[in-house]
Amino acid sequence: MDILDLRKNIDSVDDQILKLLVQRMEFVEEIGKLKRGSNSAIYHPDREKEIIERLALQPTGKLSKKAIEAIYLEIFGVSRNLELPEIISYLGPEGSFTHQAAETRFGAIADYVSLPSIQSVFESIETGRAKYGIIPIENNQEGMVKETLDLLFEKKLFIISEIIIPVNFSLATKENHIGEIKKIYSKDIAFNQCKKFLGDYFGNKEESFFVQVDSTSKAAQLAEKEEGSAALCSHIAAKIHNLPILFENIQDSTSNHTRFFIISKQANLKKTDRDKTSIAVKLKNDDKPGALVDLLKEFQDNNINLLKIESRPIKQIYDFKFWFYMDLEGNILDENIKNVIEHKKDEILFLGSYMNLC
Ligand SMILES: C=C(O[C@@H]1C=C(C(=O)O)C=C[C@H]1O)C(=O)O
Repeated sequence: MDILDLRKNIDSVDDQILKLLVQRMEFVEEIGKLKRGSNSAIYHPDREKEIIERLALQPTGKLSKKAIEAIYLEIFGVSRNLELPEIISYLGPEGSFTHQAAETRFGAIADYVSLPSIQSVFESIETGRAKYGIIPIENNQEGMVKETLDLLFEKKLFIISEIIIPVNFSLATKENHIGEIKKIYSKDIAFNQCKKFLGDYFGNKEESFFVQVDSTSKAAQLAEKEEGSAALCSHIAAKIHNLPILFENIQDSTSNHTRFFIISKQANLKKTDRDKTSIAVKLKNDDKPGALVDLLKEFQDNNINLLKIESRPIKQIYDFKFWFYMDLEGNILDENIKNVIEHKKDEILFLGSYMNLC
């Protein structure tokens, strides 16, 4: 078969795919009507995961699970947009890793709004200006993001899902050869995380060769405009600013991952077989010995596995009181977790149950 015949075959398959997609969207539209009628959430991450898992079990030929996921992610994005176009806010700027995390879940078609601070993302959800907000919660090298923890305690919003993405940097430039690069723009943290690559390829350069800017996205924007320059940035920043990637994954550590939360006004009340529940705990008798032990004992008695515990000061009062952020294994719909949260409702604030992706 020559290339023209092969393309004819592709055209015929595409016609069938499109017909099936139209059919799929008709069902989606019906679901959208039912959801709007009952005022329930459009986005069901658990259902989307279930679809991917189910499809990946079928004979998929050359398609890896990752490839299926990438294709379906866009289909889900289009579906949700059809059910009800919803605004997604994220910690910007455009091209940030939070933006990249948002796109890995909501696809390219969603209506995004980039906001300048974690607090403004929380506020956009509180006021209803956005339906879902994406904020970073933890990096496996740097630890937890304190501002996110404090706002989870302060604002009464829910975590409906987590997203974990590797922090990968690219060297992006319009130049075809490394020798043509006269300047690299990036942010301090990115320069620090790519020391080995920069040492190997640009070790002999003057300090002025490396130019610090406020964000890696800004770096990509500048490098796109200026001949002979490059940016160390995320691949989404390179994509947004139409900057070709010369080298990918140039960071020193391949184990650098960031965890993000999707927050919303409505809690996710669905169960899967590997869930996590986040809570905020403010102990009542914290002036007496054993207050925390009492709570942990209650977890033990109910066979609840504690996955994470982090303490934070309560900023509204002056006496150095603190609260705990905790991740528990299981779902609020599980009897044991429900019982403890119910029993300790004066001390525990439920933050959300969602699928454990760690
Ligand atoms: C169609 C639905 O709504 C959304 C879109 C989905 C899809 O395209 O399959 C799946 C889950 C939801 O996020 C649904 O809830 O089933």
